[in-house]
Amino acid sequence: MAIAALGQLNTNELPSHGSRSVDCFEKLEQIGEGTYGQVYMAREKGTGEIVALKKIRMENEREGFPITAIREIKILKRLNHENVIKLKEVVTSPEPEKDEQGRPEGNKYKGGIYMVFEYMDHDLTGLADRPGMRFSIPQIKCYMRQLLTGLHYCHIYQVLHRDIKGSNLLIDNEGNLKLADFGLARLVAKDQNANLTNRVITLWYRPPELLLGATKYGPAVDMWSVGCIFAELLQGKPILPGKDEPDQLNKIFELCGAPDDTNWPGVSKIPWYNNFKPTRPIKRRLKDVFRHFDPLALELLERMLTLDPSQRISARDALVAEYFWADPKPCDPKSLPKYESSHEFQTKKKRQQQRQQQGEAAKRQRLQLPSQHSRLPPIQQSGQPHTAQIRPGPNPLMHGSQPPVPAGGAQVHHYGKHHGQSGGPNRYPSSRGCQGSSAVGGGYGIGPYPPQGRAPSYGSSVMPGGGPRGQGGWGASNYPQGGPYGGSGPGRGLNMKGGNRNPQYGGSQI
Ligand SMILES: Nc1ncnc2c1ncn2[C@@H]1O[C@H](COP(=O)(O)OP(=O)(O)OP(=O)(O)O)[C@@H](O)[C@H]1O
Repeated sequence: MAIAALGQLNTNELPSHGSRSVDCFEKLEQIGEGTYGQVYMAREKGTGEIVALKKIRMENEREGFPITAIREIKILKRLNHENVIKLKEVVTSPEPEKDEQGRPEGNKYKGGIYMVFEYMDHDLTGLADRPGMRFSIPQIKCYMRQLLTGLHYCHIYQVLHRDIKGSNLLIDNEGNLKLADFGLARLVAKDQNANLTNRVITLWYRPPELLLGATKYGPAVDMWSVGCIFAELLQGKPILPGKDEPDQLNKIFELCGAPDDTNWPGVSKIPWYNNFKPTRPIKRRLKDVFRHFDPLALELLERMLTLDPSQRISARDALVAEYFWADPKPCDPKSLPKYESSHEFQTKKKRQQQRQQQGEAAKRQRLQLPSQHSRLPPIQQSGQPHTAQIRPGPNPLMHGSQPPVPAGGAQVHHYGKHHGQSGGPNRYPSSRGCQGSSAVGGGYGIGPYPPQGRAPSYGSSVMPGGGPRGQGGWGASNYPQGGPYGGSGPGRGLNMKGGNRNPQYGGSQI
Protein backbone atom coordinates (compact mmCIF):
# COMPACT_ATOMS: atom_id res chain seq x y z
CA MET A 1 0.00 0.00 0.00
CA ALA A 2 1.30 3.41 -0.87
CA ILE A 3 1.15 5.90 1.93
CA ALA A 4 1.44 9.58 1.19
CA ALA A 5 4.68 11.05 2.31
CA LEU A 6 4.34 13.57 5.06
CA GLY A 7 2.73 16.72 3.80
CA GLN A 8 2.07 15.24 0.40
CA LEU A 9 -1.16 14.37 -1.18
CA ASN A 10 -1.84 10.81 -2.11
CA THR A 11 -4.36 11.63 -4.76
CA ASN A 12 -4.20 8.88 -7.28
CA GLU A 13 -2.72 5.95 -5.53
CA LEU A 14 -5.54 4.72 -3.39
CA PRO A 15 -4.65 1.86 -1.16
CA SER A 16 -6.18 -1.37 -2.31
CA HIS A 17 -6.96 -2.72 1.12
CA GLY A 18 -7.68 0.22 3.30
CA SER A 19 -6.14 3.40 4.45
CA ARG A 20 -3.90 4.05 7.39
CA SER A 21 -5.34 3.58 10.82
CA VAL A 22 -6.32 6.45 13.06
CA ASP A 23 -4.07 4.75 15.60
CA CYS A 24 -1.18 6.40 13.78
CA PHE A 25 -2.38 9.55 15.52
CA GLU A 26 -2.68 10.51 19.15
CA LYS A 27 -5.72 12.70 19.81
CA LEU A 28 -4.70 15.68 21.93
CA GLU A 29 -7.78 17.85 22.31
CA GLN A 30 -11.19 18.43 20.78
CA ILE A 31 -11.15 21.71 18.89
CA GLY A 32 -14.39 21.63 16.96
CA GLU A 33 -17.84 20.19 16.96
CA GLY A 34 -19.99 20.62 13.94
CA THR A 35 -23.08 19.25 12.35
CA TYR A 36 -20.72 16.99 10.62
CA GLY A 37 -18.58 15.55 13.39
CA GLN A 38 -15.95 16.29 15.96
CA VAL A 39 -12.61 17.85 15.12
CA TYR A 40 -9.50 17.01 17.15
CA MET A 41 -6.01 18.34 17.35
CA ALA A 42 -3.78 15.28 17.04
CA ARG A 43 -0.17 14.27 16.77
CA GLU A 44 1.13 11.87 14.16
CA LYS A 45 2.95 9.30 16.26
CA GLY A 46 5.69 8.61 13.78
CA THR A 47 6.68 12.13 12.90
CA GLY A 48 5.28 14.25 15.71
CA GLU A 49 3.45 16.38 13.17
CA ILE A 50 0.39 18.17 14.54
CA VAL A 51 -2.73 17.74 12.42
CA ALA A 52 -6.49 18.20 12.68
CA LEU A 53 -8.61 15.05 12.58
CA LYS A 54 -12.19 15.53 11.51
CA LYS A 55 -14.32 12.57 12.41
CA ILE A 56 -17.09 11.87 9.99
CA ARG A 57 -20.32 11.51 11.86
CA MET A 58 -21.95 8.22 10.98
CA GLU A 59 -24.47 7.75 13.78
CA ASN A 60 -27.41 9.21 11.92
CA GLU A 61 -26.56 7.86 8.53
CA ARG A 62 -29.14 5.44 7.27
CA GLU A 63 -27.75 5.55 3.79
CA GLY A 64 -24.15 4.71 4.53
CA PHE A 65 -21.30 7.10 4.09
CA PRO A 66 -22.58 10.70 4.21
CA ILE A 67 -22.80 12.46 0.90
CA THR A 68 -21.40 15.66 2.42
CA ALA A 69 -18.22 13.86 3.39
CA ILE A 70 -17.89 12.28 -0.02
CA ARG A 71 -18.37 15.64 -1.61
CA GLU A 72 -15.94 17.38 0.71
CA ILE A 73 -13.25 14.78 -0.01
CA LYS A 74 -13.91 14.84 -3.72
CA ILE A 75 -13.79 18.61 -3.94
CA LEU A 76 -10.76 19.01 -1.71
CA LYS A 77 -8.90 16.56 -3.93
CA ARG A 78 -9.35 19.01 -6.79
CA LEU A 79 -8.11 22.01 -4.91
CA ASN A 80 -4.54 22.90 -4.14
CA HIS A 81 -4.00 26.46 -3.04
CA GLU A 82 -2.35 28.22 -0.15
CA ASN A 83 -5.66 29.76 0.92
CA VAL A 84 -7.60 26.51 0.85
CA ILE A 85 -7.22 23.93 3.62
CA LYS A 86 -5.23 20.85 2.63
CA LEU A 87 -6.69 17.43 3.09
CA LYS A 88 -3.70 15.23 3.74
CA GLU A 89 -5.34 11.83 3.83
CA VAL A 90 -8.30 9.85 5.11
CA VAL A 91 -7.76 7.36 7.92
CA THR A 92 -10.04 4.78 9.45
CA SER A 93 -10.58 3.06 12.70
CA PRO A 94 -11.44 -0.50 11.75
CA GLU A 95 -12.60 -1.55 15.20
CA PRO A 96 -15.77 -0.30 16.89
CA GLU A 97 -14.79 2.94 18.49
CA LYS A 98 -15.01 3.54 22.20
CA ASP A 99 -16.52 6.54 23.91
CA GLU A 100 -14.77 8.37 26.74
CA GLN A 101 -15.88 5.73 29.23
CA GLY A 102 -14.51 2.98 27.03
CA ARG A 103 -17.94 1.78 25.88
CA PRO A 104 -18.34 0.95 22.22
CA GLU A 105 -20.08 3.74 20.35
CA GLY A 106 -23.44 2.79 18.97
CA ASN A 107 -23.13 3.73 15.32
CA LYS A 108 -24.24 1.31 12.68
CA TYR A 109 -20.99 1.48 10.83
CA LYS A 110 -18.59 -0.26 13.13
CA GLY A 111 -15.58 1.87 12.47
CA GLY A 112 -14.72 5.51 12.30
CA ILE A 113 -13.55 7.56 9.36
CA TYR A 114 -11.46 10.67 9.76
CA MET A 115 -10.21 13.30 7.41
CA VAL A 116 -6.69 14.44 8.25
CA PHE A 117 -6.05 18.12 7.64
CA GLU A 118 -3.12 20.40 8.19
CA TYR A 119 -3.62 21.97 11.61
CA MET A 120 -4.62 25.62 11.89
CA ASP A 121 -4.31 27.52 15.15
CA HIS A 122 -7.53 29.51 14.95
CA ASP A 123 -10.75 30.05 13.17
CA LEU A 124 -11.74 33.64 12.52
CA THR A 125 -14.71 33.54 14.89
CA GLY A 126 -12.65 32.05 17.69
CA LEU A 127 -9.85 34.53 17.12
CA ALA A 128 -12.14 37.53 16.96
CA ASP A 129 -13.85 36.37 20.10
CA ARG A 130 -10.76 36.54 22.25
CA PRO A 131 -11.20 39.00 25.09
CA GLY A 132 -10.01 42.43 24.08
CA MET A 133 -9.32 41.35 20.50
CA ARG A 134 -9.19 44.17 17.99
CA PHE A 135 -8.29 43.72 14.37
CA SER A 136 -6.35 46.53 12.76
CA ILE A 137 -7.24 47.80 9.29
CA PRO A 138 -4.08 46.33 7.72
CA GLN A 139 -4.97 43.03 9.40
CA ILE A 140 -8.55 43.14 8.09
CA LYS A 141 -7.24 43.91 4.61
CA CYS A 142 -4.77 41.06 4.91
CA TYR A 143 -7.45 38.53 5.91
CA MET A 144 -9.94 39.81 3.34
CA ARG A 145 -7.39 39.59 0.57
CA GLN A 146 -6.55 36.01 1.47
CA LEU A 147 -10.21 35.10 1.72
CA LEU A 148 -10.87 36.57 -1.71
CA THR A 149 -7.79 34.92 -3.21
CA GLY A 150 -8.86 31.49 -1.92
CA LEU A 151 -12.41 32.01 -3.07
CA HIS A 152 -11.36 33.27 -6.48
CA TYR A 153 -9.33 30.10 -6.87
CA CYS A 154 -12.36 27.95 -5.92
CA HIS A 155 -14.59 29.82 -8.35
CA ILE A 156 -12.09 29.37 -11.17
CA TYR A 157 -12.26 25.66 -10.47
CA GLN A 158 -16.05 25.88 -10.53
CA VAL A 159 -16.44 25.16 -6.86
CA LEU A 160 -19.06 27.06 -4.87
CA HIS A 161 -18.23 26.96 -1.18
CA ARG A 162 -21.77 27.65 0.05
CA ASP A 163 -20.87 28.05 3.71
CA ILE A 164 -18.56 31.03 4.06
CA LYS A 165 -18.59 32.21 7.67
CA GLY A 166 -16.02 33.06 10.35
CA SER A 167 -15.74 29.60 11.85
CA ASN A 168 -14.92 28.15 8.43
CA LEU A 169 -12.03 30.56 7.87
CA LEU A 170 -8.99 29.04 9.51
CA ILE A 171 -5.91 31.05 10.44
CA ASP A 172 -2.49 29.85 11.50
CA ASN A 173 0.10 31.63 13.56
CA GLU A 174 1.91 32.71 10.43
CA GLY A 175 -1.12 34.82 9.59
CA ASN A 176 -2.26 32.55 6.75
CA LEU A 177 -5.98 32.29 6.20
CA LYS A 178 -7.50 29.20 4.57
CA LEU A 179 -11.00 28.32 3.51
CA ALA A 180 -12.24 25.18 5.22
CA ASP A 181 -15.34 23.02 5.58
CA PHE A 182 -16.30 22.10 2.05
CA GLY A 183 -19.13 19.89 3.30
CA LEU A 184 -21.72 22.05 1.54
CA ALA A 185 -19.55 22.90 -1.44
CA ARG A 186 -20.66 22.06 -4.93
CA LEU A 187 -19.02 21.69 -8.28
CA VAL A 188 -20.87 23.64 -10.92
CA ALA A 189 -20.04 23.55 -14.57
CA LYS A 190 -20.67 26.86 -16.32
CA ASP A 191 -22.50 25.30 -19.22
CA GLN A 192 -24.91 23.33 -17.10
CA ASN A 193 -28.09 24.61 -15.75
CA ALA A 194 -29.32 22.23 -13.08
CA ASN A 195 -31.35 23.21 -10.09
CA LEU A 196 -29.43 23.50 -6.84
CA THR A 197 -30.79 23.58 -3.34
CA ASN A 198 -31.31 27.02 -1.82
CA ARG A 199 -31.06 25.61 1.71
CA VAL A 200 -27.37 26.28 2.01
CA ILE A 201 -25.18 28.91 3.67
CA THR A 202 -25.56 29.72 7.35
CA LEU A 203 -28.51 32.06 7.72
CA TRP A 204 -26.73 35.30 8.65
CA TYR A 205 -24.51 34.98 5.57
CA ARG A 206 -27.16 33.76 3.16
CA PRO A 207 -27.89 35.96 0.14
CA PRO A 208 -31.32 37.26 -0.78
CA GLU A 209 -31.63 35.16 -3.93
CA LEU A 210 -31.44 31.94 -1.89
CA LEU A 211 -33.84 33.27 0.72
CA LEU A 212 -36.25 34.11 -2.08
CA GLY A 213 -36.08 30.56 -3.37
CA ALA A 214 -33.69 30.71 -6.31
CA THR A 215 -32.41 27.32 -7.39
CA LYS A 216 -30.16 28.53 -10.16
CA TYR A 217 -27.24 30.46 -8.83
CA GLY A 218 -23.49 30.83 -9.05
CA PRO A 219 -20.40 32.14 -7.25
CA ALA A 220 -22.18 35.37 -6.34
CA VAL A 221 -23.79 33.53 -3.40
CA ASP A 222 -20.36 33.22 -1.78
CA MET A 223 -19.63 36.89 -2.43
CA TRP A 224 -22.65 37.96 -0.42
CA SER A 225 -21.27 35.96 2.52
CA VAL A 226 -17.89 37.62 2.00
CA GLY A 227 -19.61 41.02 2.18
CA CYS A 228 -21.21 40.02 5.49
CA ILE A 229 -17.83 38.92 6.88
CA PHE A 230 -16.14 42.10 5.65
CA ALA A 231 -18.71 44.35 7.32
CA GLU A 232 -18.57 42.19 10.44
CA LEU A 233 -14.81 42.63 10.68
CA LEU A 234 -15.15 46.39 10.38
CA GLN A 235 -18.21 46.72 12.56
CA GLY A 236 -17.14 44.34 15.26
CA LYS A 237 -20.27 42.22 15.20
CA PRO A 238 -22.43 40.32 12.75
CA ILE A 239 -24.44 42.76 10.67
CA LEU A 240 -27.45 40.68 9.68
CA PRO A 241 -28.32 38.39 12.60
CA GLY A 242 -31.71 37.13 11.45
CA LYS A 243 -33.77 34.84 13.67
CA ASP A 244 -35.19 32.83 10.83
CA GLU A 245 -35.51 33.14 7.07
CA PRO A 246 -38.26 35.80 6.98
CA ASP A 247 -36.46 37.86 9.59
CA GLN A 248 -33.23 37.47 7.64
CA LEU A 249 -34.87 38.83 4.50
CA ASN A 250 -36.41 41.59 6.53
CA LYS A 251 -33.02 42.64 7.83
CA ILE A 252 -31.51 42.50 4.36
CA PHE A 253 -34.27 44.71 2.94
CA GLU A 254 -33.93 47.22 5.76
CA LEU A 255 -30.22 47.53 5.05
CA CYS A 256 -30.02 47.07 1.30
CA GLY A 257 -33.43 48.29 0.20
CA ALA A 258 -36.34 46.38 -1.22
CA PRO A 259 -35.72 44.48 -4.44
CA ASP A 260 -37.86 45.17 -7.47
CA ASP A 261 -37.55 44.63 -11.19
CA THR A 262 -35.76 47.95 -11.55
CA ASN A 263 -32.86 47.36 -9.18
CA TRP A 264 -32.88 43.59 -9.76
CA PRO A 265 -34.28 42.67 -13.16
CA GLY A 266 -36.10 39.36 -12.98
CA VAL A 267 -36.49 39.28 -9.20
CA SER A 268 -40.26 39.05 -9.46
CA LYS A 269 -39.85 35.68 -11.15
CA ILE A 270 -37.97 34.14 -8.26
CA PRO A 271 -40.30 31.56 -6.66
CA TRP A 272 -41.04 33.15 -3.31
CA TYR A 273 -40.70 36.82 -4.25
CA ASN A 274 -44.41 37.45 -4.08
CA ASN A 275 -44.60 35.97 -0.60
CA PHE A 276 -41.98 38.36 0.62
CA LYS A 277 -42.06 41.49 -1.43
CA PRO A 278 -42.30 44.34 1.03
CA THR A 279 -45.59 46.14 1.31
CA ARG A 280 -43.93 49.55 1.36
CA PRO A 281 -40.91 51.00 -0.42
CA ILE A 282 -37.70 50.59 1.52
CA LYS A 283 -34.63 52.63 0.71
CA ARG A 284 -31.13 51.27 0.69
CA ARG A 285 -29.43 52.49 3.86
CA LEU A 286 -26.08 50.78 3.66
CA LYS A 287 -24.10 54.01 3.16
CA ASP A 288 -25.89 55.60 6.06
CA VAL A 289 -25.64 52.68 8.49
CA PHE A 290 -21.92 52.27 7.80
CA ARG A 291 -21.04 55.93 7.24
CA HIS A 292 -18.20 55.61 9.75
CA PHE A 293 -16.38 53.14 7.47
CA ASP A 294 -13.52 54.24 5.27
CA PRO A 295 -15.07 55.39 1.94
CA LEU A 296 -13.11 52.82 -0.05
CA ALA A 297 -14.24 50.05 2.28
CA LEU A 298 -17.79 51.26 1.93
CA GLU A 299 -17.51 51.35 -1.85
CA LEU A 300 -16.34 47.74 -1.90
CA LEU A 301 -18.97 46.64 0.59
CA GLU A 302 -21.66 48.25 -1.56
CA ARG A 303 -20.58 46.07 -4.44
CA MET A 304 -20.50 42.92 -2.35
CA LEU A 305 -23.87 43.48 -0.74
CA THR A 306 -25.60 44.18 -4.03
CA LEU A 307 -29.05 42.60 -4.10
CA ASP A 308 -28.94 41.50 -7.72
CA PRO A 309 -26.44 38.62 -7.89
CA SER A 310 -25.63 39.38 -11.51
CA GLN A 311 -24.41 42.83 -10.50
CA ARG A 312 -22.59 41.70 -7.38
CA ILE A 313 -18.81 42.03 -7.55
CA SER A 314 -16.79 38.88 -8.23
CA ALA A 315 -13.87 37.73 -6.09
CA ARG A 316 -11.55 38.61 -8.93
CA ASP A 317 -12.75 42.20 -9.17
CA ALA A 318 -12.84 42.62 -5.43
CA LEU A 319 -9.16 41.72 -5.31
CA VAL A 320 -8.27 44.64 -7.52
CA ALA A 321 -10.53 47.10 -5.68
CA GLU A 322 -8.82 50.31 -4.69
CA TYR A 323 -9.39 49.47 -1.04
CA PHE A 324 -6.53 46.97 -1.12
CA TRP A 325 -4.17 49.42 -2.81
CA ALA A 326 -4.78 52.43 -0.65
CA ASP A 327 -3.02 53.20 2.62
CA PRO A 328 -2.93 51.60 5.06
CA LYS A 329 -1.99 48.63 2.91
CA PRO A 330 -2.75 45.04 3.85
CA CYS A 331 -0.09 43.85 6.27
CA ASP A 332 2.25 40.98 5.66
CA PRO A 333 0.61 37.92 7.26
CA LYS A 334 3.88 37.08 9.00
CA SER A 335 3.85 40.43 10.77
CA LEU A 336 0.63 39.58 12.58
CA PRO A 337 0.81 38.86 16.28
CA LYS A 338 0.81 35.22 17.34
CA TYR A 339 -2.01 34.18 19.60
CA GLU A 340 -2.72 31.17 21.72
CA SER A 341 -4.91 28.79 19.75
CA SER A 342 -8.55 29.86 19.58
CA HIS A 343 -11.34 27.96 17.90
CA GLU A 344 -15.00 28.84 18.10
CA PHE A 345 -15.69 25.57 19.90
CA GLN A 346 -13.21 26.40 22.65
CA THR A 347 -14.31 30.00 23.18
CA LYS A 348 -17.91 28.83 23.26
CA LYS A 349 -17.06 26.14 25.80
CA LYS A 350 -15.19 28.62 27.99
CA ARG A 351 -18.12 30.98 27.89
CA GLN A 352 -20.51 28.18 28.81
CA GLN A 353 -18.34 27.26 31.77
CA GLN A 354 -18.25 30.87 32.87
CA ARG A 355 -22.00 31.17 32.59
CA GLN A 356 -22.38 28.01 34.60
CA GLN A 357 -20.02 29.36 37.26
CA GLN A 358 -21.90 32.62 37.31
CA GLY A 359 -25.18 30.77 37.69
CA GLU A 360 -23.79 28.73 40.53
CA ALA A 361 -22.38 31.81 42.22
CA ALA A 362 -25.72 33.56 41.94
CA LYS A 363 -27.47 30.50 43.35
CA ARG A 364 -25.05 30.38 46.24
CA GLN A 365 -25.60 34.03 46.91
CA ARG A 366 -29.32 33.48 46.97
CA LEU A 367 -28.90 30.60 49.37
CA GLN A 368 -26.47 32.73 51.40
CA LEU A 369 -23.93 30.03 51.67
CA PRO A 370 -21.09 30.46 54.17
CA SER A 371 -18.10 32.66 53.63
CA GLN A 372 -15.96 29.91 52.12
CA HIS A 373 -17.70 30.71 48.83
CA SER A 374 -17.28 34.41 49.02
CA ARG A 375 -13.56 33.87 48.88
CA LEU A 376 -13.81 32.42 45.41
CA PRO A 377 -12.10 34.58 42.84
CA PRO A 378 -14.35 36.83 40.81
CA ILE A 379 -15.54 35.19 37.63
CA GLN A 380 -13.62 36.42 34.65
CA GLN A 381 -15.65 37.85 31.85
CA SER A 382 -14.52 36.89 28.44
CA GLY A 383 -15.64 37.91 25.03
CA GLN A 384 -16.03 41.60 25.70
CA PRO A 385 -17.80 43.11 22.80
CA HIS A 386 -15.68 44.72 20.20
CA THR A 387 -16.28 48.32 19.63
CA ALA A 388 -16.90 49.52 16.15
CA GLN A 389 -13.68 51.43 16.34
CA ILE A 390 -10.74 49.92 14.59
CA ARG A 391 -7.34 50.96 15.77
CA PRO A 392 -4.16 50.42 13.83
CA GLY A 393 -2.48 47.25 15.01
CA PRO A 394 0.59 47.14 17.15
CA ASN A 395 2.87 46.22 14.31
CA PRO A 396 1.21 47.09 11.09
CA LEU A 397 4.02 46.19 8.77
CA MET A 398 2.96 47.32 5.39
CA HIS A 399 2.81 44.83 2.65
CA GLY A 400 4.99 46.08 -0.12
CA SER A 401 3.52 44.12 -2.96
CA GLN A 402 0.34 44.89 -4.77
CA PRO A 403 -2.74 42.81 -4.37
CA PRO A 404 -2.59 39.76 -6.61
CA VAL A 405 -4.24 40.43 -9.90
CA PRO A 406 -6.00 37.29 -10.91
CA ALA A 407 -5.57 36.00 -14.40
CA GLY A 408 -7.64 37.62 -17.03
CA GLY A 409 -7.02 41.27 -16.35
CA ALA A 410 -8.88 43.77 -14.30
CA GLN A 411 -11.96 44.13 -16.37
CA VAL A 412 -15.11 44.68 -14.42
CA HIS A 413 -16.56 41.28 -13.93
CA HIS A 414 -19.93 40.43 -12.52
CA TYR A 415 -21.82 37.24 -12.21
CA GLY A 416 -24.04 37.71 -15.18
CA LYS A 417 -25.13 34.14 -15.51
CA HIS A 418 -26.40 31.49 -13.26
CA HIS A 419 -24.61 28.24 -13.33
CA GLY A 420 -25.68 24.83 -12.45
CA GLN A 421 -24.64 21.31 -12.82
CA SER A 422 -26.63 18.31 -13.60
CA GLY A 423 -25.91 14.95 -12.23
CA GLY A 424 -27.23 14.12 -8.85
CA PRO A 425 -25.67 12.52 -5.90
CA ASN A 426 -26.05 9.06 -7.35
CA ARG A 427 -22.84 9.64 -9.17
CA TYR A 428 -21.05 9.16 -5.92
CA PRO A 429 -19.77 5.81 -4.85
CA SER A 430 -21.43 3.85 -2.13
CA SER A 431 -19.98 3.65 1.33
CA ARG A 432 -18.08 0.54 0.45
CA GLY A 433 -16.42 2.25 -2.43
CA CYS A 434 -15.23 4.99 -0.13
CA GLN A 435 -13.88 2.84 2.56
CA GLY A 436 -10.21 2.72 2.69
CA SER A 437 -9.64 5.48 0.21
CA SER A 438 -7.04 8.03 0.89
CA ALA A 439 -8.02 11.43 -0.20
CA VAL A 440 -5.63 14.08 -1.00
CA GLY A 441 -5.35 16.81 -3.44
CA GLY A 442 -5.33 19.18 -3.99
CA GLY A 443 -14.67 43.35 16.06
CA TYR A 444 -16.86 40.73 17.13
CA GLY A 445 -16.95 40.16 20.85
CA ILE A 446 -20.20 38.41 20.25
CA GLY A 447 -18.46 35.32 19.21
CA PRO A 448 -20.01 32.01 18.84
CA TYR A 449 -23.31 33.10 17.52
CA PRO A 450 -25.81 32.25 20.17
CA PRO A 451 -28.90 31.20 18.31
CA GLN A 452 -31.27 34.12 18.18
CA GLY A 453 -28.89 35.83 20.54
CA ARG A 454 -29.23 39.38 19.41
CA ALA A 455 -31.91 41.92 19.04
CA PRO A 456 -32.73 42.82 15.47
CA SER A 457 -30.82 45.92 14.48
CA TYR A 458 -32.78 47.20 11.57
CA GLY A 459 -36.14 48.31 12.69
CA SER A 460 -39.46 46.76 12.19
CA SER A 461 -40.64 43.92 10.11
CA VAL A 462 -41.48 44.52 6.53
CA MET A 463 -42.90 41.12 5.99
CA PRO A 464 -46.44 41.04 4.88
CA GLY A 465 -47.07 38.32 7.41
CA GLY A 466 -45.72 40.39 10.24
CA GLY A 467 -42.19 39.08 10.23
CA PRO A 468 -40.55 36.37 12.18
CA ARG A 469 -42.41 34.05 14.41
CA GLY A 470 -41.05 31.28 16.44
CA GLN A 471 -37.43 30.43 16.73
CA GLY A 472 -35.11 28.81 14.37
CA GLY A 473 -37.70 27.49 12.01
CA TRP A 474 -39.77 28.40 9.05
CA GLY A 475 -41.42 31.02 11.13
CA ALA A 476 -43.71 33.22 9.11
CA SER A 477 -46.85 31.77 7.76
CA ASN A 478 -46.18 33.13 4.33
CA TYR A 479 -42.84 31.41 4.06
CA PRO A 480 -43.36 28.46 1.81
CA GLN A 481 -44.02 25.44 3.93
CA GLY A 482 -43.18 22.00 2.76
CA GLY A 483 -41.48 23.49 -0.23
CA PRO A 484 -39.24 21.50 -2.42
CA TYR A 485 -36.68 21.03 0.31
CA GLY A 486 -38.92 20.34 3.25
CA GLY A 487 -37.19 19.88 6.50
CA SER A 488 -35.55 21.98 9.03
CA GLY A 489 -35.06 25.64 9.51
CA PRO A 490 -31.92 27.61 9.90
CA GLY A 491 -31.62 27.42 13.62
CA ARG A 492 -30.63 23.80 13.52
CA GLY A 493 -27.51 23.10 15.47
CA LEU A 494 -25.28 25.50 17.23
CA ASN A 495 -24.22 27.50 14.26
CA MET A 496 -27.54 28.19 12.70
CA LYS A 497 -26.46 26.00 9.92
CA GLY A 498 -28.17 26.33 6.63
CA GLY A 499 -30.28 23.67 5.18
CA ASN A 500 -29.37 20.35 3.78
CA ARG A 501 -26.25 19.57 5.62
CA ASN A 502 -26.62 15.91 4.98
CA PRO A 503 -28.80 15.52 1.97
CA GLN A 504 -29.48 11.89 1.31
CA TYR A 505 -28.82 10.16 -1.93
CA GLY A 506 -31.55 10.65 -4.41
CA GLY A 507 -32.45 14.25 -3.60
CA SER A 508 -32.99 16.22 -6.75
CA GLN A 509 -31.41 19.50 -5.72
CA ILE A 510 -28.16 19.65 -3.92
N1 LIG B 1 -7.69 21.97 9.89
C1 LIG B 1 -8.15 22.46 11.03
N2 LIG B 1 -7.29 22.97 11.94
C2 LIG B 1 -7.74 23.47 13.10
N3 LIG B 1 -9.03 23.55 13.43
C3 LIG B 1 -9.93 23.07 12.57
C4 LIG B 1 -9.55 22.49 11.33
N4 LIG B 1 -10.65 22.10 10.67
C5 LIG B 1 -11.69 22.43 11.47
N5 LIG B 1 -11.27 23.00 12.62
C6 LIG B 1 -12.09 23.51 13.73
O1 LIG B 1 -13.26 22.72 13.82
C7 LIG B 1 -14.43 23.52 13.56
C8 LIG B 1 -15.45 22.71 12.82
O2 LIG B 1 -14.87 22.26 11.62
P1 LIG B 1 -15.72 22.12 10.30
O3 LIG B 1 -16.42 23.41 10.04
O4 LIG B 1 -14.85 21.60 9.21
O5 LIG B 1 -16.75 21.01 10.77
P2 LIG B 1 -18.28 20.95 10.55
O6 LIG B 1 -18.73 19.72 11.23
O7 LIG B 1 -18.56 21.09 9.11
O8 LIG B 1 -18.75 22.23 11.36
P3 LIG B 1 -19.97 23.21 11.08
O9 LIG B 1 -21.21 22.41 11.17
O10 LIG B 1 -19.84 24.23 12.19
O11 LIG B 1 -19.74 23.83 9.74
C9 LIG B 1 -13.92 24.74 12.81
O12 LIG B 1 -14.74 25.87 13.02
C10 LIG B 1 -12.53 24.93 13.42
O13 LIG B 1 -12.60 25.66 14.62
